[in-house]
Amino acid sequence: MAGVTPRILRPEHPAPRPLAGLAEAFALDVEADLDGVEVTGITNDSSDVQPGDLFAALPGARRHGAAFAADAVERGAVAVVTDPAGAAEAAVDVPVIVVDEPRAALGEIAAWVYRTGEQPPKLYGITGTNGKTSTSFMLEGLLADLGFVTGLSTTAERHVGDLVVTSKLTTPEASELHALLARMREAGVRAAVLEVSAQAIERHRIDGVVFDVVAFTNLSHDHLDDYGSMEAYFDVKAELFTPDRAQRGVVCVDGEWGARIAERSRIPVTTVTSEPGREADWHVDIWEETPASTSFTLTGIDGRAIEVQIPFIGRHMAVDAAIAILMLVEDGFEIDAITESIDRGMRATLPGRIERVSGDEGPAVFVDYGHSPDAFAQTLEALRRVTEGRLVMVFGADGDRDATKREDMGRIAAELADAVVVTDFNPRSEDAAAIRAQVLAGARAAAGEKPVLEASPEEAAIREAIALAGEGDTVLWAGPGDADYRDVAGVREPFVARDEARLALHEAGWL
Ligand SMILES: CC(=O)N[C@H]1[C@@H](OP(=O)(O)OP(=O)(O)OC[C@H]2O[C@@H](n3ccc(=O)[nH]c3=O)[C@H](O)[C@@H]2O)O[C@H](CO)[C@@H](O)[C@@H]1O[C@H](C)C(=O)N[C@@H](C)C(=O)N[C@H](CCC(=O)O)C(=O)O
Ligand SMILES: Nc1ncnc2c1ncn2[C@@H]1O[C@H](COP(=O)(O)OP(=O)(O)OP(=O)(O)O)[C@@H](O)[C@H]1O
Repeated sequence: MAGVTPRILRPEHPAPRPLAGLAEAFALDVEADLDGVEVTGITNDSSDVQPGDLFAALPGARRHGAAFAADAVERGAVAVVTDPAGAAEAAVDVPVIVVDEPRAALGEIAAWVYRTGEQPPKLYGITGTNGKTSTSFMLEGLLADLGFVTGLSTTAERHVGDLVVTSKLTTPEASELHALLARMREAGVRAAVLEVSAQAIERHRIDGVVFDVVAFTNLSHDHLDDYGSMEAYFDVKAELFTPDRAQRGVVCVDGEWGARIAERSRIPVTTVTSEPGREADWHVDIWEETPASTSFTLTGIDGRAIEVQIPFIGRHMAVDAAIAILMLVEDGFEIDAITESIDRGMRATLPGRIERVSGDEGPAVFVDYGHSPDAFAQTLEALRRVTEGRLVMVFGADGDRDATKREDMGRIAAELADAVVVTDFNPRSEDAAAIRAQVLAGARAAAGEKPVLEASPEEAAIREAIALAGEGDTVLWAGPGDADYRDVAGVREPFVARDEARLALHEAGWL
């Protein structure tokens, strides 16, 4: 794929393991001769193969990985693990290990290859429709401040101590995840925060990992192309709250789904809410919102209280921060130590999450990663509370992803902003104009007298939005967040919304 290719992090000094030991450890009935074969890594992606790897040829929606087995061997794979169909297809002269469901076995095998079960770091996992990345960054910031060498895996970035790379998937495939954990061990990482998507739980990407603490942020309309219904989507998320996956949990019970997660959970959980009058173990009471910060008190039903100021805007960000704090409380950290860390000022920066890109003059311009109706609502409501003038929103809906949310995204934007500019956002294989038409239908039905504009490409849209705004107004560009590419017709071309917005502000004389 042209354009931006994220780097995969692996251990720099992997210790070889005899493959015969794998067969023994998993009681595999292997026909091939494994004597003398040693593996140093594992991957399910032929383009990522390193010499000494075990190549996992997985059946996929589009093709069977076995079609790439010969390529993997050419790149240095010393053996292949696959299913019976893959074994029949893979024409290779290295040992082939056959298992019924290689994807379901990948996590445990990768944990064996990289020995990630031995002395793992503290592991924190965060799931939910929105807020996973934000909560993960805030938790990592707190852990770093508490003296830990930290690791992080999110949609935006992966961190191993000070090393930062961009991400491909939100939660990596199991082979990549265990390679990352092994790299973290080499770097002395003692606490790692991992964002856990529903796709990751369902597709065995977090197999072989048991979290110390997991958290649930919220559930709202998204990914119905994958799950068909909110109930099915919920069922997948709930699986994280079981003893095979985690020891303890923190659940935000704002909205209807959190209470159901807490009820269904098979591990001990603590609950938190920002809704007055709702029952929970902890309450978030916001007492100040400014264009640069949000202040709140986090109060437990046992009387414990923590005063918090975060350098981010909005109730949703306060909730994310509260979840991060409570994950530490659940893990046994002293409230005093956490409070001292918060008082020193939260170290986290959130790439592309309600990130201000404008200067002191002219409209305040923010880029945001929101790409679902609820994310739009939360961010628009937060910005409304700190905006004196008008609120202009520019956004699009992504292609090859849940099309049923598009009209709703248009409707929410038109209801909560004063003017909207509908544009493109990663159309992928779809026709960008057809996606815009669906979004516009929702926006126009709800807009009344408010302006609803259409502009393509994004460069034109942000300029239209800035032209509509002046001193005291706010422009929100939702969708791209911190992404460094846009996907048009399956090709990732370099594109950074933050840079484009700054250029547009400069051209308009504001920067
Ligand atoms: C629906 C889904 O999750 N699909 C993932 C899945 O695809 P698939 O099983 O259909 O695989 P495939 O493309 O048919 O390929 C079959 C096998 O051949 C291998 N292959 C393929 C090509 C090649 O050159 N060499 C090679 O070895 C592939 O690595 C794969 O193992 O396995 C692929 C290989 O790892 C992933 O790239 C792909 O993610 C796609 C790109 C994707 O967009 N996933 C999204 C929906 C996703 O997972 N999103 C969540 C976040 C959602 C959120 O909260 O916003 C995430 O965690 O990222
Ligand atoms: N607690 C929250 N509730 C609702 N919306 C939120 C919350 N936190 C963040 N958001 C919105 O969702 C957007 C995405 O936030 P973030 O990247 O933290 O979520 P995510 O769950 O990691 O998303 P993704 O899975 O798509 O990577 C933000 O830019 C913001 O608009």
